[in-house]
Formats: sequence, structure tokens, C-alpha cells
Amino acid sequence: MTVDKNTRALESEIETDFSDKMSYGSYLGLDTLLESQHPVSKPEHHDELLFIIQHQTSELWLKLMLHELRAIQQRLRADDLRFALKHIARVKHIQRTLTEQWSVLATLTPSEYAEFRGDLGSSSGFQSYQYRAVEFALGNKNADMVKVFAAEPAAQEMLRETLAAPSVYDEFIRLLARRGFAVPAELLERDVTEAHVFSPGLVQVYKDVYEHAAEHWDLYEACEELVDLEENFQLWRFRHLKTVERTIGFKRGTGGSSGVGFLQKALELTFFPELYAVRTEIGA
Ligand code: HEM
Ligand SMILES: N[C@@H](CC(=O)c1ccccc1NC=O)C(=O)O
Repeated sequence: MTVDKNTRALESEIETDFSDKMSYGSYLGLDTLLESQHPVSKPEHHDELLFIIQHQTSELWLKLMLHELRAIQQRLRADDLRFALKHIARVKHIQRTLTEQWSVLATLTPSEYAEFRGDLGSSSGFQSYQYRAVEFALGNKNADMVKVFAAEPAAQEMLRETLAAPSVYDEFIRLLARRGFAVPAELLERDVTEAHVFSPGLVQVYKDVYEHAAEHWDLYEACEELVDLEENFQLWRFRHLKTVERTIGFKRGTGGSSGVGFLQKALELTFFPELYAVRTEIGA
């Protein structure tokens, strides 16, 4: 059957009455979702909606990323490496989407942004508790970050719990120990509320994994997946930095930091440093 007059007839079985049935909009809570964009510029600046939606979509992806990271932690704890790998694969796709998305915001020119930047007050992405929770879940803990959320008790509580829980990396290291690798004891007994710091002993563990990959294939694969996660995270940070640079140059941030200089320092933070260090040790 062909389409007549370029109009598709509705099939008779298609549902059209949702007065007592679940619909697309009610299932997805679209009434609240689509009522949640509140530009503050007056008169409203055309580009503020882009700015809001870019952040809101990022927060939605961060929510899913956290959900997946928690599943990874649980699967590792249960020695279910295959399932953990499945969730890691999903996180990697989310990260790619988040990084790709910078190109939309990069269409905001410095002069356009300057027209409503003043209306943002002291709000800043620095105050994203989900972003901070992702950093914590991956192992880059920083208790000082928690105080930023004193005015948002539920957010602060979630962040405190994430700070106190072993990270994805802690869980992976514990799994390596259960598999019989000579993981340094201080890594297994460490205070998990602190950032993971480089351990030369762990590099030797990875050397063993990489040099006998066939015998520990799932661990070898997991190591490479974690490197992908870290690299993707850094790519997001780099795109943020470059977008900030082209939009506000070297102005101070609304959150009070030096701006680009402060973001540059984040590129030196690392989640899984031993997985990078091992590369120098492999082969001749
Ligand atoms: C034109 C767009 C943007 C500009 C000019 C900008 C600028 C900045 C600046 C200057 C900082 C440093 C903190 C401060 O003093 O404010 C910062 C931090 C941050 N921004 Fe943005 N940002 C932009 C878009 C975004 C978007 C779309 C997100 C997505 C959620 C985001 C998330 C963050 C996060 C998570 C931090 C904290 C980074 C850290 O602690 O290392 N930003 N941003
Ligand atoms: N920190 C940015 C402002 C900004 O980008 C922002 C403001 C409110 C909510 C989220 C933001 N995004 C990232 O920092 C600036 O200094 O222009």
C-alpha cells in the first residue's frame, strides 16, 4: 500500500484515547520535564534555552552514568566481571554522547553568552553534585567538595555516601586480590574516603596481567575498559576547557575559581594511574 497525498492514514488499531491509559507523556513525566526550563534573563535571551538544555541533558546522562557505575561496583563485589564489563560498555557510550554534545554549546558565541552570563550569578557547573559523585565513584575522592552542597541536604547526603563507599577502582583492586594477585595490603586497607594515590606495587600486578593476558583474559579486558573510561572522562574535561576558553577566555568563573587555569589542573587528576604506568613496563 502506498501513502496517499503524502499523508499516512492512522491504522484503526492505533490507540488515540489515553483518558484512562498510560501514555508516552505520562510514563516519561514530560509535563514536569518540559516545564523545567526557566530562563532568568529579562528580556529572555534566545540562547539561554540552549544553555539550560545543554546542562539538563548532561545531568540526565550523569544520572544514568551514576546508576551504571553503582551496578559496576556491585558486580565487581560479587565477582561478576562479565556483567561489570557490560555496564562499563554502556558508560563509555554515555561518555561519548556527553563529549559530542559540546559541539552544540560551542555554537554559543562569546558575545551571545556575555548577554546573559551576568544573570547566572554565582551558579556554576562546579556545583554539580552528580558530576562530583561520578568523580568519587571512579575513585577521585575529595571531602572538601562535599561542603559546597550544604544548602542541598539530599544532594550532600548522596555525595557523603558516595565518598564513604569503595570506588569502582577499589572494588576492582579487591577483586584482583581475591583472584590471588599480590595486591599491596595498604590498598586493601586504605581509607576509601581519600583519593586513590599511585601504588608502584599495583603496577607490578598489572604487568603480570598484561604479560599473561591469555590466562587472565577477563581481567586484561577489564583493565583496557577502565583505561577507556579514564580517557573518555579526560576528553570530556578537555572539551569543557576548550569550550570555556572560546566562550569566556581567561575570565574568572562564576563559581569563584580562576576559570581556565582551574579547569586545566583537573586534567592532571587521574583515576587509574597504575593502568597507565604499566605501559612503560611492558615488553622490551
Ligand atoms: C559556556 C559554557 C560553560 C562555561 C563558560 C563554563 C565555565 C566553567 C568554569 C569557569 C568553571 C570553573 C568553576 C567556576 O569558577 O565557575 C566550570 C566548572 C565546571 N563546569 Fe562549566 N562551563 C560551561 C558549561 C558547562 C556544561 C555544559 C557543563 C555540563 C554539566 C559544565 C560542567 C561543569 C563542571 C562539572 C565543573 C566543575 C569542574 C571541576 O571541578 O573540575 N560546564 N565551568
Ligand atoms: N561557570 C560559568 C557559568 C556556567 O557555565 C554555568 C552557570 C550555571 C550553571 C552551569 C554552568 N556551567 C558550567 O560551569 C562561567 O563562569 O561563565
